[in-house]
Amino acid sequence: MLELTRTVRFCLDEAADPSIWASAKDNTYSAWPAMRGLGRYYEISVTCRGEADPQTGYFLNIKHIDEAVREYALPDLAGLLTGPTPASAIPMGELMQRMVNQLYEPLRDTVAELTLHLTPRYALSIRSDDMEHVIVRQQYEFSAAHRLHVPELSDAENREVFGKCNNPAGHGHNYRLEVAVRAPIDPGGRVLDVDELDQTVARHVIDKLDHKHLNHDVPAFKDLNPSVEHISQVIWQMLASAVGPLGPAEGAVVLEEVRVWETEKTVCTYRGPGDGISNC
Ligand SMILES: Nc1nc2c(c(=O)[nH]1)N=C([C@H](O)[C@H](O)COP(=O)(O)OP(=O)(O)OP(=O)(O)O)CN2
Ligand SMILES: [Zn+2]
Repeated sequence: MLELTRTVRFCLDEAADPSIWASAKDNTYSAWPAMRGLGRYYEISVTCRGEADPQTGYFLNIKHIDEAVREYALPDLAGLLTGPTPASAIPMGELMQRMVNQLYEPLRDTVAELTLHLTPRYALSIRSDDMEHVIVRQQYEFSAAHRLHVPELSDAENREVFGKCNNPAGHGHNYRLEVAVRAPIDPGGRVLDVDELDQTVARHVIDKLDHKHLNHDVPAFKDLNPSVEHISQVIWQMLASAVGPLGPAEGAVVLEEVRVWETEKTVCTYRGPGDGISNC
């Protein structure tokens, strides 16, 4: 069993003409339908699960996924833009459920997950085996200094292991953080507002780490080397119970994943102590 994920790029505006969508020319960053005026740009990623054909090596032709998204999911989205409901009041959980259902048959019941990228750093995902929840994924930034150093090792050993990152004066990074929480879809079809998550992350993480020297200013790193692995785990600890009060009832919103980019080339993913998976 394998998973294939395809991202479809498109722009929508009030004058969107569904008849041109099916004749999609390309899937470049100019998207199709292409941007006109102040049209809105979105991306949908569809993850399908199945087996590859032994001869072609294909599980699904990616063009088939493009066509299915453009033909069956876009009309609904475009209709919402021209409908009576203000954009801010659209029940996003219900919309996510509908999109999975719209794609299920055209993609031969293979849809495992669908992600709607609302901005380059904010996305909603839904899994076909858990249609009562949406994963809210949002990114944040903080700048911090740190020194990689372990007191139990000699100075020479520290220099050997950590190299220039052991510089006594420290050095800095512009860290990028992605937080993913699993939130229930309420009876009205809505999900957690992302600004609620923003406020929690700001209070429990960003305010504590931004423009700080991690080794000196952050108690969690008093006896813990501030590697990106440890930073991800510390942020998990800061957030795991803090997201509990979000949403309709205590504990309804659950932390799914913390990802920390130390640089564009290095990212650590932590999914909690019980998961057994952390990818750095
Ligand atoms: N497993 C880890 N290895 C390293 C970590 C870490 O947190 N976990 N951190 C560092 C440094 O703090 C720094 O982030 C990396 O600096 P550098 O070695 O310069 O790596 P860059 O990717 O920024 O640049 P290149 O010189 O192109 O490699 C080191 N290791
Ligand atoms: Zn560093």
